[in-house]
Amino acid sequence: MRLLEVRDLEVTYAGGAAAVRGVDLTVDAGQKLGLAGESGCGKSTLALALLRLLPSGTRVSGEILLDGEDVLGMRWGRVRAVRWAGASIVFQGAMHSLNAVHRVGDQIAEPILLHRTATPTGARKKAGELLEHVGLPAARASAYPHELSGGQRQRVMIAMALACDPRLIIADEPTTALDVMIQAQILRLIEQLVADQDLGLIMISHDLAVLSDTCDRLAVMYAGRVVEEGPAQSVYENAHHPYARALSAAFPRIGDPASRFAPRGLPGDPPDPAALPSGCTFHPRCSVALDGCATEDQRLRDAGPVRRAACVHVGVPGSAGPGGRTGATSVGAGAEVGLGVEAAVETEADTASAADEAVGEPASEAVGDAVGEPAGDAVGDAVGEAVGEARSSTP
Ligand SMILES: Nc1ncnc2c1ncn2[C@@H]1O[C@H](COP(=O)(O)OP(=O)(O)OP(=O)(O)O)[C@@H](O)[C@H]1O
Repeated sequence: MRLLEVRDLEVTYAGGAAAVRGVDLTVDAGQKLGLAGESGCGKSTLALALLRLLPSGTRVSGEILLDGEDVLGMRWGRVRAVRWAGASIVFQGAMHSLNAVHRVGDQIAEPILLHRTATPTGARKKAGELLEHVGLPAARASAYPHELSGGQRQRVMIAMALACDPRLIIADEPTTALDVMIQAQILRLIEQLVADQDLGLIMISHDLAVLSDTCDRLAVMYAGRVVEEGPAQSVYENAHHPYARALSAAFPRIGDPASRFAPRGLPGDPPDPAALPSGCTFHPRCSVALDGCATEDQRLRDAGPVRRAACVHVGVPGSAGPGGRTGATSVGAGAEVGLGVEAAVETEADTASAADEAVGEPASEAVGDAVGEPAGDAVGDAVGEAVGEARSSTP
C-alpha cells in the first residue's frame, strides 16, 4: 500500500536557496527508504517539507500525497492532525529535542492529548506502554531527559514518534550522536518496529553504509536532487553516479574491516544552493566529467530495471553506466577512470513547475513563528523548537 508519493517537489528558502529541486519519491507500507547525501544536500529540507515544517516565506511546489491526501493543499487544522498521526519525525540529538524540564512520560503523552485520542490517564498509560515497546521500563516515564543515557533518550524520541500510531516515520540522522553499539541497537529497534507495524520509513543519513544495512531502497541526493536511486545494497555496492560512488567509498563497509583503513574522501563541498553551477551541478567535483557536463543538466533516467541515475555516463558501454562500469569504489577523490567521451547525452525535459506556490500561512499568523504555524499552537511550537534545536545542533 502506497503511504507517500512525492512528485516534482521544489523547495526554495526565502533567501533564494534552492534546497530541493524536482524530487520524486515513493514509500509503501513496510518499506524503508534511505535518503543519503552530504551535509547541505537538502535531505532535512525534504523531510520538513513533508510535514509542512518549513519556515514561512519558503516557496514549495510540486505534490506530496500522504495516504493519498494532498499535504501541500491541506488547511492548517488538517496539517496539525496529520503530524504525529499520519507521519512523524524522529530528529537527531534527542537531548536537544526533548524538553529538559518535563518528565519523558509527559512528553510522550503530549501529542496523544493534543490529538484527543485518550484521556490524561489513558495517555499516561499509553506512554508507559510505548516506553516498554521501545525497550525501556514503563517506570522510566517519570525520568527527566538528563537522567537517561543518549540511547535511552533516542528510544524516548522513537516512543514519542509512535504515540499517535503514524503510518510513516521519518528518522533524520536518528543515531548520529550515538556510539556504534547503541547506534546498532537503535537501528535494529527501528527495523523491528517498521516490520511489526507495517510502517513506512524514511531514514536520513550521510552514512551510506548505515542506510544500506537498514533500508530496502536508497535515494542519494546532491544539490537538492536525487541523483541515484535503487535497491539499497546494489546502490551502495555498485553505484552508477560518480557522486554516489564517492559517497559509498567514503565509508567503511560493514563486514569488510579492510575498508575501514581505506576510506576515500571527495574534494570540495556541495554547491551553495543559492548559486548553483550550470549543467550537472556535480561537474565541478566530478573526476569523470565531460565537456558537456558544464552545460547539460542531467535528470534521473533508467539505469536498469529497478535503478535510476542522473549522469551522462549511465548506460554507456565501458563507462560509468551499467554493463561496463568499473567497480563501486573505483572512483574516489581524483581517481582516473577512462570513460567514453562519445557518450550520448539524454537530457530529460525539465519538468519543474513554472508556477511556484508559496506554501505558508497568512503573514499575520506567521510572524515570529519558526514553523509557519498559527501562534499558540502547542504542537507547532513544540515541533518548531525541536526543529530549531535539532537543526542548530547539526554540524
Ligand atoms: N531556513 C533556511 N534558510 C535558508 N537556507 C536554508 C535553511 N535551512 C537550510 N538551508 C540551506 O538549504 C540547504 C539544504 O539544507 P538541509 O539542512 O536540508 O541539508 P541536509 O542535507 O539535511 O544537511 P544536514 O545533514 O547538514 O542537515 C543548505 O545549503 C542549507 O544551508
